[in-house]
Amino acid sequence: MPLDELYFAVADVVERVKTKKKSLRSAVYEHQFQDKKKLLRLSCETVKYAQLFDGLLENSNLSTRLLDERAYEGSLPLIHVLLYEFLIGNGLNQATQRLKRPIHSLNMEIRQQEKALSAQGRGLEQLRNGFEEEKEKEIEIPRYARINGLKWTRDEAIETLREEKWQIIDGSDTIPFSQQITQLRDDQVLFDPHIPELLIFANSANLHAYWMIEQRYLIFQDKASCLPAFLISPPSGSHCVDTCAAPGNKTSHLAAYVGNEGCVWAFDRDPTRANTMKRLVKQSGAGDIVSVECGDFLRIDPSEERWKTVEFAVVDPPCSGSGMVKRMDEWTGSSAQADRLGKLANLQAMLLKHALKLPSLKRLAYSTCSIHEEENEQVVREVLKECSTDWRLAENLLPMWALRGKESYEFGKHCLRADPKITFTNGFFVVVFERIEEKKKKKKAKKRKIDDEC
Ligand SMILES: C[S@@+](CC[C@H](N)C(=O)[O-])C[C@H]1O[C@@H](n2cnc3c(N)ncnc32)[C@H](O)[C@@H]1O
Repeated sequence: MPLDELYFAVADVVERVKTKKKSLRSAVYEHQFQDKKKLLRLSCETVKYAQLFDGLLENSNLSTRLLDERAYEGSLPLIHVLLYEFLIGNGLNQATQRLKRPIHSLNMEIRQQEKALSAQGRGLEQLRNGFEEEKEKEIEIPRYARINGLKWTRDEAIETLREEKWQIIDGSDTIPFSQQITQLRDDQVLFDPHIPELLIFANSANLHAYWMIEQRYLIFQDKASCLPAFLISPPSGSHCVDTCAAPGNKTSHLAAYVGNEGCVWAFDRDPTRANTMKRLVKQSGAGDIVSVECGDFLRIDPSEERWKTVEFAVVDPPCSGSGMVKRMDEWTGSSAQADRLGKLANLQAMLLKHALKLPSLKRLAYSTCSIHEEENEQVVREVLKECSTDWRLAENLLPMWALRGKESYEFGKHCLRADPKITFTNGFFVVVFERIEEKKKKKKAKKRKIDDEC
């Protein structure tokens, strides 16, 4: 079976990534090509080595002949994927004649140009060495798994882990956390020093088919992503809203806090993602606590009777995802585009302001998995400017947390940031808004009046 269809699909994906329309993963998952694993792998590899192929095409004879080749339809991404297969991948033997012949006929020229690039330090070997060095410098984020409080208690989890011969390590104050996680053996489990329901396993531990994970007694969830629900810790029986909830990691965490007497309304406007969330939430034992609302949160009327009991909220809106480790951004440079960040920031601020209109709301966590100030401190500043009579940022969030918001903002110390090198998690940002009580509001107004009179 020729692989032409795969090569054309990769070319589509690379084209969409290059024109900044999509992240590589979304482009792959939205593509009709069935074998996503193959498509993802080859697309990643093609994008990764793009600078080599651009270097080859600096040779005008090569670029003219390849771009003029009818079978290639002038498509640079298609030429890139074919060059990848020819020089680095499995060869072009599984392509049809029309795709492989032009490249094979230029074999000598391609090899010569690659040699010329090598002489300039831009050849294949140098590129490979560069990737190896980067890999060595990469921080390995440990495997975090949250004890699902809806299925069992922390004590039951500990007891069962012990019975199953896991060695439980109780985190020491004398050994740095970084050392503890890197020394973790495959049969050991460490308790997270900040979030009591969070366990840490060695990356090399083979857990995917483990019953605790399969049956969602433990839920894989990065530590940073556990912060929003943990920081607002809604009490048992309370009512919450998760404005942008799918696939529902933070929703099921909220559900574990509020328990069977409570309720979480989980919004998502994407029907496919909302359905996935429904399934996962049910598997987590939160089916009766969570009400999945497929729709745009911005369209709800916060003053409607239905929302009068909501006291806690999480706003985890769409973001650039620039904090996520192992994205392709370092090769595609696609995340930090100013106009994209601007549009995201607008949506983020709108969602946040809308949620703050819920009349009985007490605490709200705003979070992104972005490292960009535009989506984080700038959004918070804009919202505080408009809502500061009723809302302020919670202070002293996790005093021991190593990384705070940008110091150039007066509220920077009230924000938590996460960074793989410092917090051993994905990059993340979170703040908690808390409602200013009436008494404090009056006091604040009085002080303002006195200041004005002075
Ligand atoms: C960052 S993801 C949420 C991840 C989720 N909180 C979790 O932890 O599993 C953002 C989600 O917001 C949804 N979304 C975007 N705009 C929305 C809106 N106006 N109303 C509701 N959901 C929205 C997207 O479909 C996407 O699933």
